[in-house]
Amino acid sequence: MLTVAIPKGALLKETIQLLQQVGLDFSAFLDSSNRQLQIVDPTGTMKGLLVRAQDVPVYVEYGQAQLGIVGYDVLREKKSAVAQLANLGFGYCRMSVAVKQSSPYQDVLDLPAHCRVASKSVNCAREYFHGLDLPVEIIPLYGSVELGPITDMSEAIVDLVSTGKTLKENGLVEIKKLFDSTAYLIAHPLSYRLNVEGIDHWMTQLRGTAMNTYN
Ligand SMILES: Nc1ncnc2c1ncn2[C@@H]1O[C@H](COP(=O)(O)OP(=O)(O)OP(=O)(O)O)[C@@H](O)[C@H]1O
Ligand SMILES: O=P(O)(O)OC[C@H]1O[C@H](OP(=O)(O)OP(=O)(O)O)[C@H](O)[C@@H]1O
Repeated sequence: MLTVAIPKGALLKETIQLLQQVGLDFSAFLDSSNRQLQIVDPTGTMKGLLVRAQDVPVYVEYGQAQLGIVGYDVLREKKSAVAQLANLGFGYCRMSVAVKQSSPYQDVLDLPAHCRVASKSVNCAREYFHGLDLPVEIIPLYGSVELGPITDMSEAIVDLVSTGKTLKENGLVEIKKLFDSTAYLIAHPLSYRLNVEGIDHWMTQLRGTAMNTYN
């Protein structure tokens, strides 16, 4: 039986809806009183694992799940050895550099060398500033990244922006977009190449349904 890694958090609801549209019902994962992390859909077709978003590519790379749904930002950050089968189109956000509205930095090139940048996505942040040949100190955080500049711990942040509400309500402004992100369907490369248990069929179904729904 094929296994799909399903991300908790921001992408959960739309992931469950997409799977439901192709006949796979994992809606029990939406019930907060349910603590089961692994369920088989009622038709006995596929197993679902409920994992943290950053862990989706890990389960897929190690082959515990042959399929997974995850944000492109996570794929950029983790560089896991997984096959990117399709851009599913939902879960839009962007990875951006932001600073305090009141700061003198209107552009990333205004940031001083050796300044501090707080981020949950340390590899994306490091890569970007390295590309500019601007030496910065990356401060790794697990959340509430906007507090970096607010508390003067850092001059800037690299973080996901979706509606922009969090930046606005915390007096920060975006000065550079690094890349856009949406949810991707990923697969274990060898399983995909060998079309194990008809992975290709599910790829076609999921990609087609996502295209009709989100494009
Ligand atoms: N507004 C948003 N903010 C953050 N992530 C978003 C947003 N919209 C879509 N996403 C997608 O959802 C994923 C984050 O999901 P989640 O809500 O679980 O966040 P997280 O805080 O990074 O997770 P965790 O709680 O495991 O640390 C991102 O990788 C991104 O692809
Ligand atoms: O532009 P917006 O729509 O306001 O969304 C962006 C916010 O959402 C994410 O945080 P999340 O909710 O995952 O919480 P976190 O601070 O714990 O990472 C992200 O890190 C921003 O803080």
